Amino acid sequence: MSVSAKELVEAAIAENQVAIFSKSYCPFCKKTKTLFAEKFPDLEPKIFELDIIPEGADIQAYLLEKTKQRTVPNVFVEKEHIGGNDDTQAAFRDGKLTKLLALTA
Ligand SMILES: N[C@@H](CCC(=O)N[C@@H](CS)C(=O)NCC(=O)O)C(=O)O
Repeated sequence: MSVSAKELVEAAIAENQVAIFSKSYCPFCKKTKTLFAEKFPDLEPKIFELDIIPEGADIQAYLLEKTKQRTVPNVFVEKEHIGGNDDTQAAFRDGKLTKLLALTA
C-alpha cells in the first residue's frame, strides 16, 4: 500500500467535517450521499469515488486496515468513523450525526 493513500485518507478525515469513501456505481453510496445532501445541505462532504481515482484500490486497502471495513461507503464525521450506509442511516435516525455536526456548526 502506498504511503500517499494513507496520507490522503488521514488528511481527508482531518480536514473535512464529512469524508465519504464511495464508488460511483454503488447504490448504498448513493443513499449515503443523498442523506447528507438532503439533511445537511449546507455541508460539503469530501467524496472520493474509489472506482474512478487512480489511488482507489490503495485507499480501500488502507481503509480496511484502519477501520476493519471492506465495503463502501466508508464514512467519517468530525473525524469519527461512522461505518457504512446502514450505520450512517442509523446514526442519522438516532440523532448522532446531527449532534456531531452541531459541535462545529
Ligand atoms: N451494508 C453495507 C453494504 C455496502 C456494500 O455492499 N457495498 C458494496 C458496493 S455497492 C461493496 O463495497 N462491495 C465491495 C467492493 O466494492 O469492494 C452498507 O450499508 O454500507
